[in-house]
Amino acid sequence: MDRIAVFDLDGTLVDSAPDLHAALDRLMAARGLPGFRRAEVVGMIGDGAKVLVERALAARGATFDPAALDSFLADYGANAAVETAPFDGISAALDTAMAAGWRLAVCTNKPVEPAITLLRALGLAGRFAAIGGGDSYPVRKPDPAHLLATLRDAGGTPAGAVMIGDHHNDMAAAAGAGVKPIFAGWGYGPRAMAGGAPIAERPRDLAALLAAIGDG
Ligand SMILES: O=C(O)COP(=O)(O)O
Ligand SMILES: [Mg+2]
Repeated sequence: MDRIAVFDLDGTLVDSAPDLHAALDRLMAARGLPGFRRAEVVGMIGDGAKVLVERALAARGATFDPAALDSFLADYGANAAVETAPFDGISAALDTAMAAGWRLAVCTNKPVEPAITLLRALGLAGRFAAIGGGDSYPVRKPDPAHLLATLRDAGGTPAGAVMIGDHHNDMAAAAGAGVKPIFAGWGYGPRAMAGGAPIAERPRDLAALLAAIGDG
């Protein structure tokens, strides 16, 4: 069977919190509002840029306006790969999966433009058959249609697919799409978000979990 491994981006492939945090703090500073601790920002990541900005403004008692999102995206888009790097072992884990016959794709709630910019800057973009961003389709994770559309664009099917992610949204999208889940234990989500999914503690654990699923 055609096998395809779909990866979440923020908190799964890349440790992007430092650059999201920096751009968010610059937005807050421009509005005379205090910035955040890293853990606060990590807790706000997972539902895309608009919800991140909404949560940040709400945390300071400010109301959301579209100009805030525009200026955040302009700043972040230009500074997405300053401190952001793949998690240790990710590049090797992707190579191992490809060598074992897995095609790769990305399904992220991050808007597709900064997602592609970031993956290109890190030299990872070429490995993915499709990159489905948070604004690529009418819906985004946890809606399974986001994952299904990404799979279709990558030329895959749910039966041959695995979704690897660090957030409840990833696990919920996988469950709804009939795709087997793997929880990224190194990411931003608390382990309770795994639900019943197998947990990969480190990227190098993916090879064995993918092999077990691929044989099953
Ligand atoms: O940008 C976000 O909030 C989440 O992005 P992710 O879906 O790649 O984790
Ligand atoms: Mg994530």
